[in-house]
Amino acid sequence: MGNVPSAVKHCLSYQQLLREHLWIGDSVAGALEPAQASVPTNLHCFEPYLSGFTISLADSMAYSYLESSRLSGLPEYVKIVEVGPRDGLQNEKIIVPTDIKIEFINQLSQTGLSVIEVTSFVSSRWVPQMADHTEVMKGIHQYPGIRYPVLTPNLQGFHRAVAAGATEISVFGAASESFSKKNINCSIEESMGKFEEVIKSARHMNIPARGYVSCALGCPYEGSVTPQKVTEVSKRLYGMGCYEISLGDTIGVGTPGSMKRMLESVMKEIPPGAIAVHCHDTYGQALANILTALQMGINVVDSAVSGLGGCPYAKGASGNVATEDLLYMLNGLGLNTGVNLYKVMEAGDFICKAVNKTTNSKVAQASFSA
Ligand SMILES: CC(C)(COP(=O)([O-])OP(=O)([O-])OC[C@H]1O[C@@H](n2cnc3c(N)ncnc32)[C@H](O)[C@@H]1OP(=O)([O-])[O-])[C@@H](O)C(=O)NCCC(=O)NCCSC(=O)C[C@@](C)(O)CC(=O)[O-]
Repeated sequence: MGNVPSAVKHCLSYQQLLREHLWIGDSVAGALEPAQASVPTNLHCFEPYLSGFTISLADSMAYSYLESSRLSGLPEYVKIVEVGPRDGLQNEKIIVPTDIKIEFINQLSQTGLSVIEVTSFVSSRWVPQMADHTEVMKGIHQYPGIRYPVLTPNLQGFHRAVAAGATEISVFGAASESFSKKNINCSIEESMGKFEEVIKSARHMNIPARGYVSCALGCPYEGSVTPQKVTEVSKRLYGMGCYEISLGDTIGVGTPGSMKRMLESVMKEIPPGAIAVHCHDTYGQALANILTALQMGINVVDSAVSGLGGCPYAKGASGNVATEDLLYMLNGLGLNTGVNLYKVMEAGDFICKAVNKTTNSKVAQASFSA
């Protein structure tokens, strides 16, 4: 390799990594049309390894190795709930133009993701970034097999969402009284009444409802939040009929220790198959927290492309765990997601350029600078 230019050497050194972490996996390769399987323009150095998406003997051996080296207790399949278009863009300083949001969501629909949270039917006075919810909902191409949930805090939001064509909704509560008041202008008890109305109406229309519980590992106004309080709110939402409860580390203060304690408590009341984790990465703990949750039997993880995101009513909240970084870890663990990391990086590159910011994804940073 003595005469090989250093850039080429650098690319070649990725060969092993590609097999272990970046390779998209046969399930996605098989599902993608050839036109969809193009390589992002900025990722030319990976091109030789991607051509044709055929799996060589070496690749199969790499898979066998991954199978045998898989950590114990992990699920085989992890469902990723992409929240970038909603959680990601609700906290941007600039209001992203509607056509950019639509293009972003359409690009995400080409990645193999099965759930993409697209917008919120909340008050535009409270969150102006989501004021175009109806146009976004009506403007996106809804692909068969992909679900496009939206946030609805009350009946008014629910009716508007349904009128715009939403077929899945999420209510969003909190385990902290102060956060509930700041975020949705009512107490936890009052919020439960509103959510019950929404979920009842949704059930009548055969619309699945998901429930968020914010501040599951800490509150920006009250500090620590007990696992018992998280469990109590989660149990109520689950009892109302939410098919899945997403436990939000809203300000990213959790650690694997607090995640474990909180999940142990919630899992006494709710089966692991109905629990998701939603980790922000303020203190750099998100992937460790997610791995802890996976080892405890959770197999649904929320994330946002490029690590976009944060709640406008949670002071100090930083972005969500980046979908690219999550995928890199899951691929390295040999877990199936059905999602094409390259395509996700491409969508991340698109939205970062559109909002004029640098990606928060370490994987995208490393890959694009390679
Ligand atoms: C919940 C409300 C609406 C209550 O807001 P409110 O002011 O208490 O509502 P109200 O019922 O008193 O009505 C006041 C006005 O708001 C209107 N209104 C009432 N409801 C709606 C609606 N659905 N859509 C549009 N407009 C609405 C209503 O029509 C009325 O308009 P006016 O008569 O004055 O012209 C408000 O507090 C709000 O919009 N909050 C949104 C907060 C939000 O979106 N936060 C970010 C999402 S949560 C999050 O990011 C955390 C999460 C999920 O990612 C997980 C995690 O990380 O932890």
